[in-house]
Amino acid sequence: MTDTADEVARTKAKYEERRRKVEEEERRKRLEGLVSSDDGGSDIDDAFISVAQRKKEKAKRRMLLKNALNMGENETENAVKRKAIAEEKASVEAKKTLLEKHALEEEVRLLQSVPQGGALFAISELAQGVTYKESFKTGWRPPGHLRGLASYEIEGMRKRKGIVIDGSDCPPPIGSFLEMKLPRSFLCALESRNIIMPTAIQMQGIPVALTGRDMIGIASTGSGKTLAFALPMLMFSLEQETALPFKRGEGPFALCIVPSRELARQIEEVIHSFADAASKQGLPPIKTVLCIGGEPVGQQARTVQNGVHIVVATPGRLGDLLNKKIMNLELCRILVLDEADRMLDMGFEEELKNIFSFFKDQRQTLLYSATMPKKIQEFAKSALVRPILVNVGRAGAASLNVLQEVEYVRGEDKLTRILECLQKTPPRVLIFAEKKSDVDMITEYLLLKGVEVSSLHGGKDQKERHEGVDAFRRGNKDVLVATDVASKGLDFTDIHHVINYDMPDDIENYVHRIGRTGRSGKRGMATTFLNKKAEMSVMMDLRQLLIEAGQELPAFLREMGDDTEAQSIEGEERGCSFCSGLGHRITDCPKLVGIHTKTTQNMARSHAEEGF
Ligand SMILES: Nc1ncnc2c1ncn2[C@@H]1O[C@H](COP(=O)(O)OP(=O)(O)OP(=O)(O)O)[C@@H](O)[C@H]1O
Repeated sequence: MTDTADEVARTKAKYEERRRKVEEEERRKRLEGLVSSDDGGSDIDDAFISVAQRKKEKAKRRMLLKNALNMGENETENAVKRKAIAEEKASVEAKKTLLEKHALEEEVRLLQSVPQGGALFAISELAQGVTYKESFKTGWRPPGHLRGLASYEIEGMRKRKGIVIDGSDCPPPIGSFLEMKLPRSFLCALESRNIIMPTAIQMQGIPVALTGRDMIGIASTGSGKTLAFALPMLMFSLEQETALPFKRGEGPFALCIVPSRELARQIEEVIHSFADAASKQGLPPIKTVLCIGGEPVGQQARTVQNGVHIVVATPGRLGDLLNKKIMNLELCRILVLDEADRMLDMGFEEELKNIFSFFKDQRQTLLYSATMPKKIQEFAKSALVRPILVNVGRAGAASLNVLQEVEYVRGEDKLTRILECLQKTPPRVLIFAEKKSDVDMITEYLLLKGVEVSSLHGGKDQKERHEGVDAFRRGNKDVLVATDVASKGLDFTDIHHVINYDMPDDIENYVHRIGRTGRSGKRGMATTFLNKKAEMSVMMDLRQLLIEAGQELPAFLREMGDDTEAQSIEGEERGCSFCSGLGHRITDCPKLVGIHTKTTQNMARSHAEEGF
C-alpha cells in the first residue's frame, strides 16, 4: 500500500516538474518575442500597441540611450579630469626638490610634536573616557524651499557668499532672519539696530547652531559673529523656559566664555537686550548674568542662585564660582567660546580644563574667532562631536574694510608722530601699545596736548577700567589708549582709526587690533609704527598680510622680498601650518619655539621638584 502511494506521489511530482518546465519555456519564448518586437520595432504587435504609443515608446528608448551615452561621456570626462589631476599632482611632487621634500617631512614632524591642546580635548571629556558620537537633536528645521534644494544649488549659495564649510550634513545657509524662524520680538530688536540682512557667518552659523551641531566659526573681525552665537543661545533658552520654567538655583542653560571682562560685559549687554525685547512682547523671561573678576562676587552669586539661563563669563571668575559650588553646570546645554584661540594663547588652558570638568552631560559647543590657526582647528575638530567648520575668508586674514598703513618711526619720534596721525581722521581713535607703562605715558602726553583721552590696561582696577571704556563708548572721549586687552572682540561704533604705537608680537593680535575699525561693513584706517625693534618674523608676516589684503607696501617692507612671494612650497598650504603667519613656515615659527621652550622649562621644573 505504502509502496503504491509512494509511486503515485513520485509520478505526480515528476508530472508537476515537467509541467512547470514547459510553462517556464513558454513564458521565456513569449518574453523573447516581446523583447525582439520592441527592439526591432517590428509590426508583429500592431494589434496590441497603437502607432502613437509605439512612437512614444521609441522616443523614450532613444532618450534612455542618449542618457546612457551621455553618462558614459561624463564618466569618460571625469576619468580624464581625474587623470589630469593625478598627473598634475605627480608632476608637482616630481618638481619638488629633495630639499623641499625633506623640509615638508620636517614640518609634519614639527606639527606632530606640538603639545596637544589639552583644554580643547577636555571639552570631550576624553580623560574620563567619555565620548559622544551623536549631535544634539533639535526641533528646528530650515524652511521647506531650502530643504528641497540640490546640494550643488546649496554649494552655489555658499560660494556666492564666500562661505566654505567642512563637515557632513550641514544645513543650507539662510539669507533672511525671518526664514531662520526667529521670534517676532528678535526681528524687531534686530531692525531697531538697523540689522536687516544676516552677514555670511550668520547665514550659515545660525542654522548650524539651531540644528544642534557643534561648530567652529571663523570670520573676519566685525562681521557679526556675536549674534551668530547669541541668537541660538537665546532661542534654546526660550524653548527651555517655555517647556519647563527654571526654578531657584537652576541653570545656567547656556554659557559663554571670553578672554576679557570688557568683552564679556559687551556680549552680556547684547544678549540681555534681546532677552528684554522678548519678554516685553510676552515671551518667557530669560535671565542673564555677567560673571567677571574685579567686581564683588556677592551680587553675581545671588543672581546665579535665583536661577539663570545664560551666563557670560571670564575664565577666572567662572572657575571660582564653580569651585565654590555657587554655580553648577549640570543643566548647561550650550557652551560658547568666543575668541577661543586667543584664550588658549593667553594661557587660560588650565582654567578652561577645570571649567569643562564641571559639565555632567553632553553639550553643544560653538567656537568662534577671526583667527584660528590650523593646529587649533584640528584639535578642536577632534574634540567636538561631528563638528561643522564654517569659514568665511581665510582664518587670520585682515578685514578688507581697513586701509592699512605702515610707517617706519624711530622710538624717540613715536609720541610726536601720534599727534600728527590723529589729524588723519576725525575721532574716534584707538591707540594700542604692548606695555602698560607705554599706555600710561601716551595717555599723559595726549592729556598734556589737550586731547580728550581715556585709557585701559590690566593694571587698573575694575572701576577705572569700566569708566575709561564707558567714557569712550559714550563718545565723551575722542581717543582710547589701551593694551591688547581691548584688541579682542570690543565693538565701539565709529572708530575711524587704529594706531599701533608698536607692532604686537604675533600677527594674530595685529589682525584683532586693526579689526576694531572697519566693522559692520564700514571703512576704517590703521596706522602701524615699525622700527628695528620689531621681530623679523612678524615683519615678514605683516608684509604678506598686506600683500594678501591688496595694501600698499612701504619701501622698507618692499625691499624685504619679492611682492608676490608668500612663504610656500609648491602644491602645499601657504605660510605656517601652526600659526596664522603667512611670512614664515612652521620651521621658523617663533610661537612654536616659545611653546617648546615653555614645555621644556616645565618638564625641567617638575623633574627638579620630583628630585631628579
Ligand atoms: N547682519 C548685520 N548687519 C549689520 N550689522 C551687523 C549685523 N550683525 C552684526 N552687526 C553689527 O556689526 C558689529 C560687529 O559685530 P560683532 O561685534 O558681532 O563682530 P565680530 O565678528 O564678533 O568681531 P570680532 O572678531 O572683532 O569680535 C556690531 O556693531 C553689530 O551690531
